[in-house]
Amino acid sequence: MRVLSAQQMREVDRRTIEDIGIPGAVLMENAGRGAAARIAARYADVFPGPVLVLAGKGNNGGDGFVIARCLLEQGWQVSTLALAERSAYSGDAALNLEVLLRLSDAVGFACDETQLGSALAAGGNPRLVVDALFGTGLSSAVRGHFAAAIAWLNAQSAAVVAVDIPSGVHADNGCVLGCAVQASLTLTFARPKIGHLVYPGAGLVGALEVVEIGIPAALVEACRPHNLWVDDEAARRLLPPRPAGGHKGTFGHLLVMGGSTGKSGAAALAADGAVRGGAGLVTLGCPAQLHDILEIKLTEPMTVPLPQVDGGLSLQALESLLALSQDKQALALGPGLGQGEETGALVRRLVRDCPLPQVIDADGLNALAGHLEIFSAREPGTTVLTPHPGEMARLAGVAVADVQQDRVAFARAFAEAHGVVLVLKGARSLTATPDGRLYINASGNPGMASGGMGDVLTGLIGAFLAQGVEAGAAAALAVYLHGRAADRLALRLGNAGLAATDLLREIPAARHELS
Ligand SMILES: NC(=O)C1=CN([C@@H]2O[C@H](COP(=O)(O)OP(=O)(O)OC[C@H]3O[C@@H](n4cnc5c(N)ncnc54)[C@H](O)[C@@H]3O)[C@@H](O)[C@H]2O)[C@H](O)CC1
Ligand SMILES: [K+]
Repeated sequence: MRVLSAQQMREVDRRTIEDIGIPGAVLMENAGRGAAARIAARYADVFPGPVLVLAGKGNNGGDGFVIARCLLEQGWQVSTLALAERSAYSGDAALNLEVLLRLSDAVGFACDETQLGSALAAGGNPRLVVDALFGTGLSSAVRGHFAAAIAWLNAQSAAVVAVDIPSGVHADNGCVLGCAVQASLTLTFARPKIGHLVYPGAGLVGALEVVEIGIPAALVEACRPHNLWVDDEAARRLLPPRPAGGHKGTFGHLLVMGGSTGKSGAAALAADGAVRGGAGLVTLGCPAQLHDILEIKLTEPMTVPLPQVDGGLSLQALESLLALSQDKQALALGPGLGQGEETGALVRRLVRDCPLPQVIDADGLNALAGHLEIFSAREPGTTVLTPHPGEMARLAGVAVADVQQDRVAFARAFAEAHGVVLVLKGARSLTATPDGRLYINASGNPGMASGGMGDVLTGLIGAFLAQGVEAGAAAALAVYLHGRAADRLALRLGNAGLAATDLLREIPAARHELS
C-alpha cells in the first residue's frame, strides 16, 4: 500500500484544492464527518459519552471542530476545548470553529497551562477523548500547555482517538517530538503516513484506519518518491514470475561466499536460504577446512573449497571467486566470514571488482567500515547491504543512537549517498534505495532476534537477485517473506527464541501463500 510523507500529503491536499478545485473546507468536512462516523461505529458502547475534543490551532484542530459538530448531531454529549485563542484560528479551521460556536455552548478556550488546568478540572471525566491537537503540521517539540494536555490525556482511562496522527508523532519518521499521545485508534486521511508505520510512532497509533476524504487516487499515485508498506498485497506484486517452462538456469545461479572456523552454520543457512528463495542453483565458496563439513551439512547447494588463512578465506581465494562469478547472476558475501585481515581485504576486492548484483551482510559489512568509497566503483542500485543498527553504526562510523534517532532519514541518506540499497533491520525493517524509494516491512516478530536469522535473509535476497529482480524490490520482498515465514512459525511455536533452521522450512509455504 502506498504510504505518504507529511510533505507529500500537503502537496496532495494542495493539488486537490488548487488543481482539481475541491475546496479545503470540503476536504475538512469529509475528514471530520468520516472520522465521526468511525468513532460512532467503534465506540457505540460509550454513547452518549461524555466526549471531549481537544483542538489545536491548525487544521487538525479544524477537523476536531467538525468531528464535535457531527457527533453532536447524532446525540453525543460533546465538549470542545480549543488550545488557542479564537482569533488565532484562520481558514477552514476558523470557519468550523465559528460554526461550532453557533451550535454548541460547550466550547471553551485554554491558551496557557493555568487555563488548561481549570478547564480540564471542570470538564469531569470524559469516556472518550478526541486528539485533534497536531497532525501533519507538527514541526518542532511539543511544549507548554500543549504538552500539558498530552500528559493529562495519557493519564486518563478514557479511550483516545487521534485525528490523522497521534499528536507529538512526526508524520515523516514516527519520531516523538518531546511527547506524544498514546492512542487507542488513529483515523488518518487518504493514505497511511510513514510515521504511523515506523517505531516509536507505530507503537502509539493503536488501531489504524484510513478515511477517504475525496482526494483523487491519481494524485496520490503521482507522488514521488514511492513509500510502500510491504504487506501481502505489495509482496505479491513484487514476486518474480515462475514460468511453467522454467528450468534451473531460468532462475539464476547464486554464488555465496562465507564461513570460517566455528561459523560454518552461517554459510550453510545462507546457502539453504537461497535455495528456498527460489534460486535455480546455489554454489557456496568456503574455506577448504570447512569443505567436508559443509558437504555433509548441505545437499542442494554445491560447495567449492577455497584457500584459507587463520580459519578464514584468504586473499588467495580472490582469483577463484572472480572466476566462479563469471557464470553466476548474483553474489552473496558475508555470512560467517570472520574478521580476519586477509578476509577483509578479500571482501573489499570482490565488492569492487565483481560487477554482479551483490548482497553484503555481517562480516562482509564489517570489512567495508572505513572503505565506503568502494561503493562508488559499483553500478548504483546493484548492491544490497543488510546491517542491523550496530553494524550500520560501525559501517558509517557513527554511534548507534545516530542511526536510530531517525531511522527513515538515516537509511534514505546513506542509500542515496553511496548508491546502495540499504536494509536497516529491526522491528519494521526499512529498505531504502538510491532513487529515493522506501519500503516499510509489515511482517516479522521478536522471535527473529536470534543467531542465524540474518544469514537466511542474506540467502533470500541473493536468490531474488539471482532471479533478476531489481535490487530494491528483491530486498523488500525477501525481508517481507523472511518475516512472514517467522510469523507462520510464531503462530505455532510462539515468538520466543525461534531457530533459523525452523524458519528455513517455513519459507516455501510462506511464499506459496503469496502466489
Ligand atoms: N486541506 C487540508 O490541508 C486538510 C488538512 N487536514 C488536517 O490538517 C492537518 C494539518 O494541519 P496544519 O494546519 O498544517 O497543522 P496542524 O494542525 O497539524 O498543526 C497546527 C499548527 O501548529 C503549529 N505547530 C507546529 N509544531 C508546533 C509545536 N511543536 N508547538 C506549537 N505549535 C506547533 C504549526 O503552525 C501548525 O500549523 C492534517 O493533519 C489534517 O488533520 C484535513 O484532514 C484534510 C484537509
Ligand atoms: K492528532
